[in-house]
Amino acid sequence: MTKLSVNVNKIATLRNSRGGNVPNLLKVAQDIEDFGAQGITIHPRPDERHIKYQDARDLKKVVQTEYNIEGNPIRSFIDLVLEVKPTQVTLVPDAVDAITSNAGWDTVKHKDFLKEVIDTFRNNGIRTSIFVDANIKMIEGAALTGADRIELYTESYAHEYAKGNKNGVTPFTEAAKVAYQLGLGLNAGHDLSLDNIKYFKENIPHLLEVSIGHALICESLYLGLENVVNMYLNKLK
Ligand SMILES: CC(=O)[C@@H](O)[C@H](O)COP(=O)(O)O
Ligand SMILES: NCC(=O)COP(=O)(O)O
Repeated sequence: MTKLSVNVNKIATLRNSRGGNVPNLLKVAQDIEDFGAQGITIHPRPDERHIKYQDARDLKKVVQTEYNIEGNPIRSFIDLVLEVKPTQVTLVPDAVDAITSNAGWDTVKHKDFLKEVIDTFRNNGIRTSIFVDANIKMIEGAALTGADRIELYTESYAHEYAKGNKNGVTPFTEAAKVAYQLGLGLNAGHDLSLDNIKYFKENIPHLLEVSIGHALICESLYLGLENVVNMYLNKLK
């Protein structure tokens, strides 16, 4: 079964735009779980442009399904995750000023650093995942860090699919097979949408979790949040 983890960054973006607490991030997250989602994902960035560090602490008290915190493992992020102890932490090599995540880790170049960070989180009972491109060498490198899972960075798949090129899924199918052979659990995310998720799911073996935020929230503006969550769940069956 592939779990749907809804990234609620953009709920926080909307809330922050007026400085108050509308929409109420905690209530939206609880409602998303009530609608059937099997996880909540956040990505607290150093500038706190959307999710604030306090949101990460507050969500821990209300999330009943799987709680996934994504981010670049700078000291403050590591300390936050160790304090909150989510179900899963996903390490993402984002530059501080990146408009969004735009690359996977070079797990060969950063092997020692990643292994040290992974060990820290695993020793605290937190499942670990590394954000990587669908690149076999990077997946092999991720396995050497001791990570529990990888998250395939799916922007290139989404981009090609939008152009009508379904062959963009091929590297991801191959990557999924290698990850399974190496004993790595498989997650995926970034730019997945109602348009492209079903084809992705049909071509990716052993897919445990997809984390989806931007498209899902945008689609909900027209179709409603409960309806969209269930549309994704139906496409992931
Ligand atoms: C790692 C990943 O793909 C998501 O966390 C994405 O970065 C969402 O971040 P923004 O909502 O800031 O675009
Ligand atoms: N890890 C991907 C994620 O959490 C959401 O990415 P997106 O759907 O907002 O592009």
